[in-house]
Amino acid sequence: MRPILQAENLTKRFGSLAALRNVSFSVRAGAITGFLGPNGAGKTTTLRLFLELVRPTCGAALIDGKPLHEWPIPGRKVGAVLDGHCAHPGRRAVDTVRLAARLAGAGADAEELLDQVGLADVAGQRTGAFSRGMLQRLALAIALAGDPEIVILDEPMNGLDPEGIAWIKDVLRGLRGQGRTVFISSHLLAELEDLVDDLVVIAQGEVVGSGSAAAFVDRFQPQTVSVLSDQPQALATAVTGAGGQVLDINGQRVLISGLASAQLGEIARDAGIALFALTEERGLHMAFTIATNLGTEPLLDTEQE
Ligand SMILES: Nc1ncnc2c1ncn2[C@@H]1O[C@H](COP(=O)(O)OP(=O)(O)OP(=O)(O)O)[C@@H](O)[C@H]1O
Repeated sequence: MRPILQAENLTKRFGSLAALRNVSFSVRAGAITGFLGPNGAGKTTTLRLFLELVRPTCGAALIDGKPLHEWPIPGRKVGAVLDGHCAHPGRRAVDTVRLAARLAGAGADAEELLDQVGLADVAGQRTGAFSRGMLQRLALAIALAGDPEIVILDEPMNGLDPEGIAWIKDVLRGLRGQGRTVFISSHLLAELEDLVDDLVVIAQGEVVGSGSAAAFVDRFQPQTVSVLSDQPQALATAVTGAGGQVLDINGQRVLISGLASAQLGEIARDAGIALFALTEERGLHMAFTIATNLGTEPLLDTEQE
C-alpha cells in the first residue's frame, strides 16, 4: 500500500471544543476512500487540515509525504470540492473552470471538463442562476481543472438527485480508473455503499475504524440472512436447534443471524421446510451504526498490504 494522504495524530481544538483528538489514518493511492461519520464528527475539519485552510493544534496532515504547501504547484497535486459555492455568480461557467485551470498551472480544456460533469449545455451561462446540483457539478470541474493526482470531496452528493448521485459515482470510478486517488466524505452510508474501496470512520473527533470497506462490514455487522417460508415457526425452531439466532419473525419473513445462507438452506431442506427466498442482509448501514456507537477504541486493523 502506498499511503498518499496521512493524518498523523491530528488534534484540532476550537477554543474549548476538541473537534479532533489524536486522529491518525492513511489513504491508499489509486483507491476511493470514504470518510464517514455523523454530523459534527470532524470530517470537514480534517479535510480543511489537509488543505491547510486551518492549522492543527498538534499533529500533521500530509499529502504524499509532505504538507500541501511544500508541493511546487499544490493544485496539480490536489483538487478539492469543499462546498458547492465555489464560483463567482457573475462569471460564466467556462471562464470559471478556465481560471481554475490557469491558477493550477494546467492546460486543461475547460469545455471538455464541463462536458465531463454534464454542464456542456450551460458552459456559456453565468453561474449565479445555477441550481445546487449544477454548482456541485461545477465544483467538481473546478477541482479537476488542475489535473490533480488526488481529489478531495466534502459531501459532494448534497444537492444531487438520485440520478445525479449515480452519475457522480460513475465519474469518481472513472477518476479511479485514471489512477487518481479519491477521498470523499459523507454522513450518509447509502451514498458510499457501492462506491468505496476503503473507509475511514470517524465519530466525535476520533477514528473508530479504517481499512477495506468489506473488512469493516465483516467486523461490525453480524451475518444476517432473511428468508421467506410458509412455515416460519418450524423454521425458527430448526434454526435455533442448529445454533442460529432468530432475530425477527414477520409474517412469512424470518430474520436469522449466526448461520451462513448455505447452512440455512441445508437446515430447511433437512427439516422439510420450503424456502421461497433467501437473502443475505449485508451492508454498511448496520456496521456503521454499530461502529459509531461502540465508542472510540480503535477497533479495526488499519494495516493494509
Ligand atoms: N471554525 C470553527 N470554530 C468553532 N468550531 C468549529 C469550527 N469548525 C468546526 N467546528 C466544530 O467542530 C466540530 C466538527 O465539525 P466538522 O464541520 O468538522 O464536522 P463534520 O463531520 O464535517 O460535520 P458535518 O457532516 O455536519 O459537516 C463541530 O462541533 C463543529 O461545530
